[in-house]
Amino acid sequence: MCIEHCTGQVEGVHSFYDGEVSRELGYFDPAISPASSSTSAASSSSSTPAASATPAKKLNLVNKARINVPIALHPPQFTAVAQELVRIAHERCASVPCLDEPNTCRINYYTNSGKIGWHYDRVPSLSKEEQRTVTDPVISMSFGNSAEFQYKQRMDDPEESVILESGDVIIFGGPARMIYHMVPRVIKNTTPKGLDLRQFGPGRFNVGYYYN
Ligand SMILES: O=C(O)CCC(=O)C(=O)O
Ligand SMILES: [Fe+2]
Repeated sequence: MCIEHCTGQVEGVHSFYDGEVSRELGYFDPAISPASSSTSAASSSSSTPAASATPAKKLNLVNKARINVPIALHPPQFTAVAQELVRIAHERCASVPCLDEPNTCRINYYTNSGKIGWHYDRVPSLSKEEQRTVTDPVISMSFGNSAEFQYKQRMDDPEESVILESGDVIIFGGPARMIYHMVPRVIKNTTPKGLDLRQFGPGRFNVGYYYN
């Protein structure tokens, strides 16, 4: 089942992974390329012998991948953790609404040269005016190499910057829900020892949960 072959829903992002989600495990599986999928469009390169022996990762901007994972295919333990994190965020900052489990998950994979430009996380079903009224939090988890995350409330504000390390979670809700943010760089060789992401190649995963 191919989840996404399209251009960005988020301003400044036009990089998508032509990948699939495994129904069994519910995770992002770069080992399954469209060329090996029975549901993908016929590919003129499918006769290449190497393609079937070693399915290639396909990152359409070379250095970044993105997939929206139907929440039903997503490990429930993760969504439960996201809900618990929202509860903690609400305790510390009452303007972040305390909600049930999020209903949308997006995974980004960045190679070491991957990045994402300034944008805010729109709710696809809402108009431009309505976006500004949203307060439901975004829960954003980082795994693998560290990355710089920059953010600001308004486009003409000076940016703030934080280094997100593997295992860090950033939650923005309430009045911060529509902050502008970007990831200008991944910091290579910073994946913690013992976290084996070699099957994906060196880089960083970002798992984002939304109430959309
Ligand atoms: O990778 C990150 O930390 C942020 C990703 C992001 O902003 C997005 O997917 O909209
Ligand atoms: Fe974002």
